[in-house]
Amino acid sequence: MVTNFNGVGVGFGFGVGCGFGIGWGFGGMPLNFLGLGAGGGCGVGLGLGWGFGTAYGSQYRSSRVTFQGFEFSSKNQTEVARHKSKKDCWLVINGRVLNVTNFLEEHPGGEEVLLESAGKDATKEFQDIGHSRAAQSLLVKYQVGFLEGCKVQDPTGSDVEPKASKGSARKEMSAFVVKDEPSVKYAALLEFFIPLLVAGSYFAYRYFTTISKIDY
Ligand code: HEM
Repeated sequence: MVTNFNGVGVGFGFGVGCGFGIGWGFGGMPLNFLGLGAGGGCGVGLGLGWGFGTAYGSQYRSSRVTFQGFEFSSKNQTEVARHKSKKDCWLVINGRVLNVTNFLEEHPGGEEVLLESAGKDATKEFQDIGHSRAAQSLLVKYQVGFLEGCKVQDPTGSDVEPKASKGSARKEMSAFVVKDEPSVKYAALLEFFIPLLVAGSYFAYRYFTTISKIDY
């Protein structure tokens, strides 16, 4: 998937004296790498220029999403996500697609918590509560399918072949479920700080080279 972006950018390139520079830069919010950056800025003698300006560019991003280590293509990802209302509420727990519409009112934890995760992956929320073994066994009762290419776990936590499930629960489904990967957040943080670091380093370099040129 190619996405276009534009936004504040830091551009580096060749310019003549003090003037306009054009070159590869960082830009866009969230910041993307290697956009074409254009901006007015200071040249340093030799014509090497930098500047803050607007960066425009296109970036290829993988359109695949990851769920528990499994990747799904962007096609038909919304099968589970379509069922997110009180009258039709599905969610995913440990790779199982559950239709909990009839369980909403019975849920001891209230229907609100289920509705908040409707159409999404609720594995983390389910585990955080520390549900009893009985609650985990109930998952099978509400299972209407499993996620494409995903192994599901039995209530003891061991992997089982989903195809061994009975009836409609054998249906393989796609879902738009993006796992909260800490590495993704880390990368986004890096994307944000790298341009700042580069700009900071340049200022520091300029500062120290100017100081060293002052004749005491
Ligand atoms: C988004 C997912 C879920 C959340 C956030 C959630 C939250 C909760 C909360 C807050 C309680 C009350 C705990 C207490 O009384 O101390 C609870 C209890 C319970 N939930 Fe859920 N729940 C979720 C999904 C499910 C599902 C899918 C099932 C079964 C199909 C289920 C079955 C139960 C049962 C049986 C209890 C009674 C306590 C127990 O046996 O652990 N829950 N849940």
